[in-house]
Amino acid sequence: MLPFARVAIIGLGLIGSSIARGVRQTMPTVRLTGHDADPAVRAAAVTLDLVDDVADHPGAAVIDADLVILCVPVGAIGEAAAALAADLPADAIVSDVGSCKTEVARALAAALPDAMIVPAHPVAGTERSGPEAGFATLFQRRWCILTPPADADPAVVERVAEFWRRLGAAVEVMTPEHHDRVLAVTSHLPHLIAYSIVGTASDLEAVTESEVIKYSAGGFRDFTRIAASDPTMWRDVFLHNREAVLEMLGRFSEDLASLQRAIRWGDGDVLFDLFTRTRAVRRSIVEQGQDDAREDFGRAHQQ
Ligand SMILES: NC(=O)C1=CN([C@@H]2O[C@H](COP(=O)(O)OP(=O)(O)OC[C@H]3O[C@@H](n4cnc5c(N)ncnc54)[C@H](O)[C@@H]3O)[C@@H](O)[C@H]2O)C=CC1
Ligand SMILES: O=C(O)C(=O)Cc1ccc(O)cc1
Repeated sequence: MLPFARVAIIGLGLIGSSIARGVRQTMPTVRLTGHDADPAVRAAAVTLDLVDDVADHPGAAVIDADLVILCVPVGAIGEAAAALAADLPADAIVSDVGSCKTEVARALAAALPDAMIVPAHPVAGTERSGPEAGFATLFQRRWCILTPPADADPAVVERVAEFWRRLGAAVEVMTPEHHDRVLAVTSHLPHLIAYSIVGTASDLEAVTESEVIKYSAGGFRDFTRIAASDPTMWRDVFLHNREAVLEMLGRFSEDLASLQRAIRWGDGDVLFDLFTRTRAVRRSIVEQGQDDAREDFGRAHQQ
């Protein structure tokens, strides 16, 4: 049985449009409605035929939905939830896709105190944004982490889990606090490092008259892809997962300082031991099938 019959998507960018495309492919009888605050995105959603009905007002999109998914930057989730509160059906389940969860859960609970809320984070994406960037297979063979409140009805959580499984994801459940610490190190810190190193190289470019870009090797090019990610989205992630990111950044800075010391003192063993350990990490990721082949697959299906 379908977990939901009428799904409303608020925010029709990369993730919202990917959910819409995925629903169309895997749950074609679901009635889809959508809204985006940006009129240009609403117009694109009509042209791309992402949903059955693109509403100019969030309330009109959710009025008879049984699942509402907020796919807006984390800093806008509270405001987006408040804007639809008056029109939300009493039995609708509300979810989101935000990259950090503790503060988002607070914002959702404050805006919708009586709603059944099951926050979600599909750990799948790209550096691109907007409705044209989405694709139906984005969530296939990816994790989707649910962070329901402790008193959530298990049957409601299971319906949201089944929705994500239908989109091809594997579902895990954890607390928002645990989610935010794990993602701070596996996703948020790597983005911060990429933004920082590309910024440093771009500052140096003026000095070296573009040699930094001209001779950039594979590693740097990978950083530029990550550092091309959406500025609004990532500003919000860092502002709303502040504590966990600062903790992981502290640890990272200490580890970086110990590498700096090893280089200064010519301690090759420290460098060799770390690089051997990190090579094993990469090999175990590849063995689990979570390597770049999946990214290439996604890009090939973006057209
Ligand atoms: N980009 C990625 O790789 C991933 C992003 N996420 C999360 O998904 C969410 C959406 O990100 P993307 O789809 O990448 O961003 P996006 O920039 O492609 O789309 C966001 C859309 O939300 C709309 N919007 C902003 N405020 C709004 C409001 N108050 N009401 C209605 N619409 C509003 C914008 O106009 C935009 O079209 C974020 O919370 C992000 O943290 C989660 C997993 C991966
Ligand atoms: O493009 C990449 O490499 C990503 O890391 C995509 C991504 C961005 C944000 C998320 O919350 C989850 C996945």
